[in-house]
Amino acid sequence: MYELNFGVPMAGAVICTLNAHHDAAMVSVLLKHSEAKLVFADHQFLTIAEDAINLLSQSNSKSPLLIPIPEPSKDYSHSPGLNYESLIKNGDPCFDIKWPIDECDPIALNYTSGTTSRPKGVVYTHRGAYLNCISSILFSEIRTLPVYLWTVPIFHSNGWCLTWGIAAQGGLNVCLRDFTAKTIFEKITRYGVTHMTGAPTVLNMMANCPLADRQPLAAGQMVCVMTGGATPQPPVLEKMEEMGFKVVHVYGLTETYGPATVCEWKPEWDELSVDQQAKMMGRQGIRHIGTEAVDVKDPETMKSVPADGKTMGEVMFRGNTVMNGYFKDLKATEEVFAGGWMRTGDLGVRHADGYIQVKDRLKDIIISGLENISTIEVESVVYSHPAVLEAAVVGRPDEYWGETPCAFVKLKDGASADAEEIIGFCRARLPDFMVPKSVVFGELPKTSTGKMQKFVLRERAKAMGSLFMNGCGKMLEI
Ligand SMILES: Nc1ncnc2c1ncn2[C@@H]1O[C@H](COP(=O)(O)OP(=O)(O)OP(=O)(O)O)[C@@H](O)[C@H]1O
Repeated sequence: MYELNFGVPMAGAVICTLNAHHDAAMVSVLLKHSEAKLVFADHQFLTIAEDAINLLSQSNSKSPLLIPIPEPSKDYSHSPGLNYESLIKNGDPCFDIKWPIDECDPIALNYTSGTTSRPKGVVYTHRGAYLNCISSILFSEIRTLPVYLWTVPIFHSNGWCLTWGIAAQGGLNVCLRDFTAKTIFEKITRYGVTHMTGAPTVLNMMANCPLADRQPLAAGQMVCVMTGGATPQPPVLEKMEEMGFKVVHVYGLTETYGPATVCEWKPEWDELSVDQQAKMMGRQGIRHIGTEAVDVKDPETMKSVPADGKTMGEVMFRGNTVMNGYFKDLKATEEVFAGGWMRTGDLGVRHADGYIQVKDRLKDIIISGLENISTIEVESVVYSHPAVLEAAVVGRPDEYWGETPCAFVKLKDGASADAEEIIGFCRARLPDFMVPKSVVFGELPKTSTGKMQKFVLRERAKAMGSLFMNGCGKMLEI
């Protein structure tokens, strides 16, 4: 997939990398929507690709040509039919690169993670990809000859545009098939990794990995970890720094070519307590050099909200590193660009120092009585309980309040805590209306890009029904 990020655009085509966790039905929908003509499928996903193409032909759609990517250890030189290696071997070494005619020609079609709705096809231009790639190299301080560990999938916004960035700096790519904290630590030591990217769930996995599976960084080894895709929890940031990693927090969307803001470290934060530093770093930050503008606006009036750290508005972007639009979806494109800015669907605030902070997704915010509750704020408190490994908070429909916060929690291995304890812990740290009124323990559903599937949890909370109240609206049972 890494090589194809170069080969496909150089052949004058558009690359569309699909999520390796999709099933055949979803792959066939996306093949049809993208109008792909050629499909390269890694040997691990060959069956899914074949099934998807079969589904396409059953629906009378034109089938793309399938080119398997063989297992590296196997000798495929005598096997019949075209495969990726034979295609490369028999290719024309004098082929002239087909450069884009216009820098705003498309280079890639990337589908969103599908966290809130069906994946949308986002069109990237050569110009936007170039700008975001250069910006990412700068803000994550990727100097020449980096050793880069891939934990962010390359199918996600072309690996946040770092597929091209690592090559630009002559880097070595370390890829993973076995995705465990143990393997991550092993690769970091074995290859002398200097940079990596990872969703907060990956950092969480590393921070909570058993000591026996963890390898300390070599003397003098500095690993810069770019994290984003969801809000990183302050305790996790703290732990990563404690283990010697330098964390760079970034925020963006598929629609912004991956990272669009970065939480740049300020020298005055050196004086703060570790806990306060992690809180500062948990904010989404300021635009990077490739982003023309980021703002938090009232979505109705399009006026910027005051920089008071309290007034919520919608985070919006504009500039060359914002997508061209959604492929074959003019209506959604017009909606997302209404008012001349790209609306993210994220609610945030502006702080006095110019940094923005995301408080929630519009679709996730809980409305309880007359109060808006940021699920991210409640989650950060639940996360700070020593027994909690992961937490997600959603609104549970309620006859009296409209909704009440309901926390879904996964505990650390060997740790114990009951609902009462979690609720008591939150009560000591949050205003009453924000305290979860119910707690459910178990595994938490996530997307393959590491985001909590809150729509699944909302369904579960809905199925639980309303809490019982007495006449004054007090909860009678938990
Ligand atoms: N650093 C971050 N902090 C908080 N949230 C983040 C951060 N980075 C990304 N996000 C969240 O991820 C979203 C972008 O995700 P992505 O483009 O992968 O698709 P998706 O929005 O999850 O999927 P879909 O649009 O299909 O529902 C942002 O709008 C934001 O809600």
